[in-house]
Amino acid sequence: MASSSAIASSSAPFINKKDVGLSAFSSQSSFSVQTARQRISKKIVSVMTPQQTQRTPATTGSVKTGMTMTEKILAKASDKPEVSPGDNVWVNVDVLMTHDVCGPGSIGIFKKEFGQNAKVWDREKLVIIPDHYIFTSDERANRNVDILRDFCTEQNIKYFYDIKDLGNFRANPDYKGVCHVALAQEGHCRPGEVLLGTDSHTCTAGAFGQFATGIGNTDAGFVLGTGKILLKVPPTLRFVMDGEMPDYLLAKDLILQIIGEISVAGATYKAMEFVGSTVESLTMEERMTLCNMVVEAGGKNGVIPADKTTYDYLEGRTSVPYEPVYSDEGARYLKEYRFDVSKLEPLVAKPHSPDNRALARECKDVKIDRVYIGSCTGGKTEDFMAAAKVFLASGKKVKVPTFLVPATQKVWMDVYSLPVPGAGGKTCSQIFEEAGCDTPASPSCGACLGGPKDTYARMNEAQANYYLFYRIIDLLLICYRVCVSTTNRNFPGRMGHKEGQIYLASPYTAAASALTGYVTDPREFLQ
Ligand SMILES: CC(C)[C@H](C(=O)O)[C@@H](O)C(=O)O
Repeated sequence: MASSSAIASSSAPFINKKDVGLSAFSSQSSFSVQTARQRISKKIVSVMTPQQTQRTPATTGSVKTGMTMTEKILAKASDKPEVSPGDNVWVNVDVLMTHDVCGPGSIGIFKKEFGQNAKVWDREKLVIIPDHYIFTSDERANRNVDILRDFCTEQNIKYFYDIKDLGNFRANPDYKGVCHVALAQEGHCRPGEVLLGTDSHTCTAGAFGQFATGIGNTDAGFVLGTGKILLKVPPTLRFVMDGEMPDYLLAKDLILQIIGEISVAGATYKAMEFVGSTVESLTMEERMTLCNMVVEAGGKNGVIPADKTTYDYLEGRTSVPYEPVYSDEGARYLKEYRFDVSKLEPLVAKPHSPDNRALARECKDVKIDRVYIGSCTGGKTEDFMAAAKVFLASGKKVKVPTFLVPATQKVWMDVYSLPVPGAGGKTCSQIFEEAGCDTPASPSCGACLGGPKDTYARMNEAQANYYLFYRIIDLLLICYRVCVSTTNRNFPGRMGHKEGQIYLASPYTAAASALTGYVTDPREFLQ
C-alpha cells in the first residue's frame, strides 16, 4: 500500500498547478480571479502535506475524489471505481470506426498480428465508412474501398456504408459520406461510451457526451483483435462559454476563438470540456463543430455534457441503451477559461495554422479566388442553411467560384429538400443556384485534404505536360490562390496546391466572402 506521503506528493503537484486562464474577453465577464483562488484553496485543503503521516477520516479511501466526465467515462470503461489524470488504463471500446484511408492499413496489421483467419472482436461494434478519396479515378484510392468491402464480407460486418457506383452516389443507398457526420446521423454516437476512430477528427463525437478520440492504424489493428486499448487518462481543460450568441456567429467562430487563445499546442493530450449557457443553447451539429476542432489545439478529446438536445437528436437513431455521465462538483480541472460569447466577433484563421486568428473585418484586403463549403467541420445541413441565409439576405451573386460539398448523402438531400427559414419555401439548392454557386457535389471529404488530382474543387498545381506554361500562370496569379473554407486545417498544401492560402471561417463568413471576392465579415449582409 502506498504511504500517505507518497499519495500526497503525487497528487499535490497536479492540484497546485490548477490555475485559471483568462480569455481576452473574460475580464468583461463576471468571473473573478478571487473566486478561482478560493476554489483552489478549497482543493488544497483536502490534500495531505508530506508531514501528515497519520490517516484521518478525511483522507481515507472512503472519500472519493471528484472526477471530470472524461475521467468518469474512462473509469467505467476500464472497470475501475476511480481514475486520475496520468493513469494508464485498459479501456473497453464501444465503437471503432475506420475509413478508406486508414482501414486497409489497420486491417493489414490486424491480420499480421492476429492471423489471416482471425475474427474481429465484435462484428457489430466496428463501423466502416468510405468517405475520403471516393469520387476519383485514382486506382489506389479505389482499391482501398475494395479492400474494405472484401474485409466486411469476410467478417460479416454489420455497419459498412459501401459505395460501388462512383458515377452516381445516389445509386448507393448504403453510402453515407463523411464519417464523423455519418456516425452521428446513424446513431453510433452515444453518451457515456468510448468511440475510437482512425481519424484525428473522431473527437467530433464528444459532442454527444462520450469519450471520442483518433487513434493510429497500429492501435486500431489491436482494437480489431481485442476490443481494448491502453489509454493514458488526460487532464481536463474547462471552457465555460456564457452569454447570448450573436446571430452573426457560429460554433466555428467559438472554436477559432479558443484555438487562437491557447494555440495549436495549447491542449496537447488534454480533454477539452465545453460548458456554459451558450454551449447549452447550441444544436447538436454546432456542438459537433466545436468538438471537431479540439484536435487542432492538440486536444485528446472534446466533450459536452449530454442534455435534452442530445437525447432529442438520439431519439429514433439508436436503440442501444446508454448511460450519460457528468462531471462532479469537485472535479479537478487543469485550467479553466471563460468567455463572454456576446462580445465575440466573426473570425478567420489565416494561413497556415488554425491558431493564426484574425477578425474577419480586419482581413478585407485579402482577395480570394474561391470559396469552399464542406467537410466534417463545415459541411453539415445547418452549415449550408447558414450559407444560404447570407446569400438570401444579400440577394446578390457570388464573385468567385463557390464550391459546395455536402458531408453526407442525408445532408445532400436536405440541401435539395428542406425549406430555408424566411425564404418563402425555397431550398438551399435553389438559393445557391440563384447566387451562382457551383452545383452541390457528391458527398465526401472532397478537397478538404486535397486528395487525388481529380478531386472536385481541389486547389490544383501545374500539370506536368504543361509545367512551364502553368508555372508562369501560377506565378502571375499567385496572389489569387486564396480560398476561404469552412474546413478545419489550413496547413501548406492541405487543399492541394502547396502555395495555396486557406482562410478557415464559418459558413456565414465563407458565404459573405464569396459575395464580395475578399475576406468579409458576415455582418455586412446579416444586419
Ligand atoms: C486521412 C486521415 C488520417 C486524416 C486525419 O486523421 O485527420 C484526415 O481525415 C484529415 O482531416 O487530415
